[in-house]
Amino acid sequence: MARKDRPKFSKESTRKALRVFQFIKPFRVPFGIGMVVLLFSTVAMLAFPRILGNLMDAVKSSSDAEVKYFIQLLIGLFFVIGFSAFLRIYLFGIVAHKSLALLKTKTYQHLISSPMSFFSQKRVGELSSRISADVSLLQETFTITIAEIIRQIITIPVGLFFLVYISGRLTVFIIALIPVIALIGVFFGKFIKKLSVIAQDDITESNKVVDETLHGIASVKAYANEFFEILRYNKSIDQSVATSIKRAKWRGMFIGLIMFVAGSGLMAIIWYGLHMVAINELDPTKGITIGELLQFALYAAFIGVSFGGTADLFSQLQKAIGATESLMDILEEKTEDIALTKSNSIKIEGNLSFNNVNFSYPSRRDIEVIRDISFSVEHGKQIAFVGPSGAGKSTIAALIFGFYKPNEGDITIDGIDFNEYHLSEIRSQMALVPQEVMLFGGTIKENIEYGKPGATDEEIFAAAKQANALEFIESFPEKFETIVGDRGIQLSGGQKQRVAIARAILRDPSILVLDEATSALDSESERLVQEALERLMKGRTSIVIAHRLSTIKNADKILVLENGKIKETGTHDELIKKENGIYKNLSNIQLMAV
Ligand SMILES: Nc1ncnc2c1ncn2[C@@H]1O[C@H](COP(=O)(O)OP(=O)(O)OP(=O)(O)O)[C@@H](O)[C@H]1O
Repeated sequence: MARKDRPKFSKESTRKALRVFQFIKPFRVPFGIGMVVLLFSTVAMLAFPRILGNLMDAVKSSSDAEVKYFIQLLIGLFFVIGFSAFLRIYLFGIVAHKSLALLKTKTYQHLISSPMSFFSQKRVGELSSRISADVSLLQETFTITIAEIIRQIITIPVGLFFLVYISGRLTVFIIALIPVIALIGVFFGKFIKKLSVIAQDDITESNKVVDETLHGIASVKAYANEFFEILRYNKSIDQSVATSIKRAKWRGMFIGLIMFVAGSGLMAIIWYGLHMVAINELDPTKGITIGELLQFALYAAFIGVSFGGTADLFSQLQKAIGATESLMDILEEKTEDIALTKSNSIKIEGNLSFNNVNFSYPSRRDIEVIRDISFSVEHGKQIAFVGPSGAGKSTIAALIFGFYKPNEGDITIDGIDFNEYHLSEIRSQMALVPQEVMLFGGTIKENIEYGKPGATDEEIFAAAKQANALEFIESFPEKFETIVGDRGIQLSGGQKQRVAIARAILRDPSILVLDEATSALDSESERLVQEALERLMKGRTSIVIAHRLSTIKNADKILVLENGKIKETGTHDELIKKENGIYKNLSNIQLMAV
């Protein structure tokens, strides 16, 4: 979310952020036990000044038995404190890691099930940083911040109670300090809070640069834009450093000032307290003992430290609320209806028709890219779309897959409205051979298997063979197990296409969409790909988005698109005869180019 759009930390945003607790719910038992342990250790900690003070008085009255008793009690107390610290850290660790893992998986599941319209409006870098940076911020909150806040919520009132109990008069000193400290807190807190939000956004911004440029590294290098990107990254890092330093300065001033005010307050208390101790020594019914003064000073210090940490903790909490809110925003987006299992309960024939379809992309509602398009293609037939760049050919492919919904008109498959089908079910009977084949970093086998997860080795072998891919796969020493992509072998354009064709063959779809590659292959490669494609198209409804007219001469129907409208329809032979026709012109241009 851009900085300017970020809402203030309103009740609404906090309420939204609190929804993160739904992820803790499954781990409420260890969370509950952790809380009880936390309460217990806080109370144990609060008992420490009391016992220490009593020890001091026992030393003063030279009572050896009492001294021994209090020392043993203190050792026992620290055992309890130590053990509960272990238990609390361990239990909160379990809760934090497990609940955040759940949050991560849920967010990822949500992201990947989001419709294409969602992705066309978001940057990939920003989305992946949501899952990494925002979630790790929450980790700290769950493991440390929440526990600390609870500890302070107990320490402050219980400590105050002891203060009043020991000496009401000395407590007045402390109470006088509270408004001073609170004022400092409010003043500094506001700046620190604001800077924390900006710092978080800056981190997201610089992560985005890394993500985007590493994803598109080839473009960066091809344009020799390394320095441009380095500058862009440096700029975003500089900005983030500047904000963080500014934040550190304000935090430092705040903490320093509080320490000074609280420390001098404590000194004033001790000075006045010693005066009361002197009175007590003259008349034991008046004033306080030295042990009680020690107790008082320690409780006052406890409360002071708690107050001192409050601003920090709350700014931490604010950051966490910001991060949670962004995550919850993602979880609130509508997802597509994705089924876990691809059931082939229905088998479609593949009769496809568009009826008066109008469409504009959600991000650019005012521009209609598909205008009143109607066509139909019967089972097993081949239809081809041609037209200038930007005419809307790929958009038609996107509509066939249901990536977007038409604004008007309808799309039917076997005479049934597209929306009547379950999205995953209908997509499971379609296949796409895209323009730019994207292979996943894995083996060739895994890449082919992507068309039908769980396919047998025989099926994969047969698909590769039909796709004319067997020969080059077998030429690699590791054959089907050859790693491709990032950390493996890089396949040529024609080889990649054949892997994609094998993937589609394995899927055995009823409807096939071929987005023809724009870059021409050498003639041998071209022949192998074309042959594999013809095999793939046989017996299926095929929609070819053609860039080279030579490949669609045999199509049953060719639709010529221009500006989102169908301008000409017919077979190659019919269209080529049309004087001044768009197809004829395109054909002449391509012939001239050859
Ligand atoms: N995700 C998107 N959001 C907004 N507009 C888009 C999006 N994708 C494409 N467009 C626009 O829709 C129009 C049609 O684009 P489309 O990709 O369908 O054309 P095409 O005929 O396939 O072009 P090419 O032959 O160059 O691939 C173009 O004006 C394009 O700018």
